[in-house]
Amino acid sequence: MSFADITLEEKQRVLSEFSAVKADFASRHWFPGTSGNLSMRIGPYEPSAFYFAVTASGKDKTKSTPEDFLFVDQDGNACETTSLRPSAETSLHREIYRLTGAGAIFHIHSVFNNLVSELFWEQRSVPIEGVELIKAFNIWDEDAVINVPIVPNYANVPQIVPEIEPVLNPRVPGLLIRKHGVCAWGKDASEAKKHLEAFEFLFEYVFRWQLLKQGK
Ligand SMILES: CSCCC(=O)C(=O)COP(=O)(O)O
Ligand SMILES: [Zn+2]
Repeated sequence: MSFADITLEEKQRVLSEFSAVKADFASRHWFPGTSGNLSMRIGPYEPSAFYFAVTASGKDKTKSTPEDFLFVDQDGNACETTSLRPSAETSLHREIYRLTGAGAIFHIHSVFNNLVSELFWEQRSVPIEGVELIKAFNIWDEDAVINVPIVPNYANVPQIVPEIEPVLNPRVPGLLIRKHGVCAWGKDASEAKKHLEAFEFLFEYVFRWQLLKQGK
């Protein structure tokens, strides 16, 4: 399917859902200092041809304007004529779509996601053990343990891309970038949002539990 085959109604539906998610995250203070980027796929997924709406680069994501998003293709090229630049981290979104076929990917920076990415950097993943909210990832085992992968952060974002595939865990819909932030995804925007909320809860839990264990 080409981008031109996607109906105007569908594009408007995606943009309206996208704006609502962005406003919701802004109300939680999840975009400090213009950080963070969001994307939502539109139309069917084919590895060689897929499309997604992505936040424009460098904008204040707490503001709602007609220039917040643009549509790009699987190579990160704009699907329509626009002066907007896609997020500087679009290559991460492209790679995660390619590897998972997800429907939406949300990336935010928070103090707790940065802290745990550094605390567990040497082991390259954050272990989360037996916490009820692991069920948000549709993992129902008694005392489930998951490991959230951590990839290195590079100023040259495309250099991060090859780090993703080797560490991706099909049970865990997210990854951390060291001292940078988290990417969480799902089959659609509401599932990706649920996963992001769960990761943020669990990262705070893990960090606080480490301090408690050390008597701090
Ligand atoms: C201002 S934070 C540095 C860039 C970044 O990590 C980020 O999430 C926002 O980049 P974008 O190009 O998507 O605005
Ligand atoms: Zn970022």
